[in-house]
Amino acid sequence: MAKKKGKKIRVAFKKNRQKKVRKNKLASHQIDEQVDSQYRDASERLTGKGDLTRHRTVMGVEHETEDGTEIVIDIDEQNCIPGRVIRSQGLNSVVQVEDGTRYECTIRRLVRTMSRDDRNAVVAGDHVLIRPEGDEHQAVIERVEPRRSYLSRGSKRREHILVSNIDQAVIVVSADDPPLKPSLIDRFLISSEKGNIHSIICINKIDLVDPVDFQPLIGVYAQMGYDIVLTSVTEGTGIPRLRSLLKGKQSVFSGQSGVGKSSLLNQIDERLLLETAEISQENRKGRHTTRFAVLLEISTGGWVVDTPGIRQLELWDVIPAEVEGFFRDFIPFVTQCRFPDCSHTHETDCGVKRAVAHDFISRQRYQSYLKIIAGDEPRPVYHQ
Ligand SMILES: Nc1nc2c(ncn2[C@@H]2O[C@H](COP(=O)(O)OP(=O)(O)OP(=O)(O)O)[C@@H](O)[C@H]2O)c(=O)[nH]1
Ligand SMILES: [Zn+2]
Repeated sequence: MAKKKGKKIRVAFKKNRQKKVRKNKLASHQIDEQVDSQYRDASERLTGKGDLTRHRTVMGVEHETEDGTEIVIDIDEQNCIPGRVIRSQGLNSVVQVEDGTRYECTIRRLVRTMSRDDRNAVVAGDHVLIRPEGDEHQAVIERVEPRRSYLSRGSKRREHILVSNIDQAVIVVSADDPPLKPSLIDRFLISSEKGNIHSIICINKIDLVDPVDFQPLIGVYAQMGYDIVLTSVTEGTGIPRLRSLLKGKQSVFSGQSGVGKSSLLNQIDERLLLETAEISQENRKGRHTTRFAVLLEISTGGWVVDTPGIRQLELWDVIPAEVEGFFRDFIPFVTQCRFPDCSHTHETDCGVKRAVAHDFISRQRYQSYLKIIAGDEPRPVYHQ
């Protein structure tokens, strides 16, 4: 593994780091402090302006990300193993390393302190370096590698990251029973466009219809660059293609209740369904009140993310004016609208409406757009 030594970086620490430690927490706190002290530079000092301006020097490498700069802390890599967070709840996470061993992990204090928000310090999907401790597969997460992508809910200020390093979203709809609603596909697509995640549209239960009827719809989405696969669990159609699209990737499955997600997962890998059932059982028992993401490994390679909370991707924080930006087929035409703030509804001289009239944008997509900005598109039903 290439080792790039970092430089000294001054970082501002959060106020809560200064919190008084209650007596009964002292022991763990002291251990944390001892661990951290190895990495602390002698120049650490209070600035004199109180808690909020406390700075500390750490050794690390700065990475530019969309949200600013992220610091990857230098650690003693020789005693660490790389792994993947397969689930994370509060301060406890389960990490799987390359040979398949799973470790129950706590998070090093410095990792928590450096995160913008404690809740998002470690999330399912994170690539981490862990340092085993004790003999019962216990370890400490020493470092979280920069996240390539993530799915979150909530607004910027109280964002809750559900899962990170997603490669693709598999949007499952059924050809019939329940009948296919194209605007629901479009709604799901907005979520993945927003998260910068590639989308695969899976039309299941194709055995119930004449596939020829779906050709125009397939054309619309394929032309926009989405992968589209027609499947039938009962007849086995399309399953090998779906399996190959998932191979080596980390995929999130989303779709309405009853479209056949569980049946598809079972076709892909029997183990997946068993694990999924276990998780929903735990949820039902109320053992886990919060919805959290779990990564399930596919035996042929790759991961599927399952959580009731992400099964039905909601349009968490998309405002109507943003919607056009997530309709990739509209983008070439919005610049041709006379009004820069054109909503492409009632305005005259609208580039989008012109494109619809000339069949450059499909009517079905335009209808979806209108439904979505009006807020009366079908809402995915939450699966509890
Ligand atoms: N005809 C037909 N039926 C299917 C197919 N796939 C699934 N089904 C049936 O559709 C129903 C719902 O399937 P599930 O796999 O439970 O659907 P789901 O999307 O996981 O639903 P939730 O768990 O509620 O989110 C079941 O009765 C399946 O047997 C298919 O390809 N063709
Ligand atoms: Zn317009």
